[in-house]
Amino acid sequence: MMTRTKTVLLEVKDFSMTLKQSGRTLNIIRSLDLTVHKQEMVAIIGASGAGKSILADAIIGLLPRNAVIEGKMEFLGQPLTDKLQANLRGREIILIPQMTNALNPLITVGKQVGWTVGRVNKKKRLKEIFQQVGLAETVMAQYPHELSGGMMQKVFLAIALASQAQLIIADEPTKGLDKEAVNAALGHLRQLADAGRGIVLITHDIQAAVKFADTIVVYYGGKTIEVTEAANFSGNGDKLKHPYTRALWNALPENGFIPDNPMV
Ligand SMILES: Nc1ncnc2c1ncn2[C@@H]1O[C@H](COP(=O)(O)OP(=O)(O)OP(=O)(O)O)[C@@H](O)[C@H]1O
Ligand code: NI
Repeated sequence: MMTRTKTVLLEVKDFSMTLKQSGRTLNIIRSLDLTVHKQEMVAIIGASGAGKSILADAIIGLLPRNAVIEGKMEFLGQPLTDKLQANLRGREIILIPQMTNALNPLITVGKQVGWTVGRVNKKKRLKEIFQQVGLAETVMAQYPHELSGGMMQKVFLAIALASQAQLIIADEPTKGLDKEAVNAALGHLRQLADAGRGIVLITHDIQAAVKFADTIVVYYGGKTIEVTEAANFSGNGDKLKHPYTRALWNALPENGFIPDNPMV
């Protein structure tokens, strides 16, 4: 269980974002909160379009240019200004992005992962990391377009493992992976958390979130609707406060959900 005395790495409070588009203002995110301590894995769940990826982009400072943001966003107690974000991005804060076209297409995978590995024992470390994430050594010499989506996700996991980042944000890092690979990938992130990092796991896989995370944050329509300990996702969900969270939990087939007969 999380003790509340641990250092707060990231604090987002009442974050909102609007987009100015051809004279109109679109409210995309209304009020999102996210607190991550050292040694903590926080899973963000919530329907498609809830604002999960936008928040991830906002934390590393890569929002569209027409975005207007408000609210508190701090890293180790310091406001995340553009300048601070530019300094931290790729160093202290790493994003495993949802869209996997974020690698340089002209540079081999090994070289790109290598940038995050320190200079000491570089070759050996690279080999270890590729082995850890389940990528063949030959992949090092390949270019991003030669990789499948699942392999690409493993490359990003490798970058996270290679980095010294204090905060790792993984946006659906296990989508499309088989169960074994999901457990392996999240097991690695869990180990990083246990070693003192902060991990944000954005996922649609509620069971994996409950299994690996300490804390679960639920977003809906650009708002935070619940922040709760992962352990509260149990039984019939009566420890969960919000009806939407309970519905998400009880909708899992394992929890007795029987879909309507689509033939009727
Ligand atoms: N460039 C953009 N212009 C207009 N609307 C956008 C833009 N980018 C995102 N949105 C809107 O912002 C909202 C949040 O999107 P976001 O990608 O953060 O959702 P998400 O929770 O990550 O969903 P998913 O689970 O499908 O990845 C959505 O309603 C989306 O349509
Ligand atoms: Ni997303």
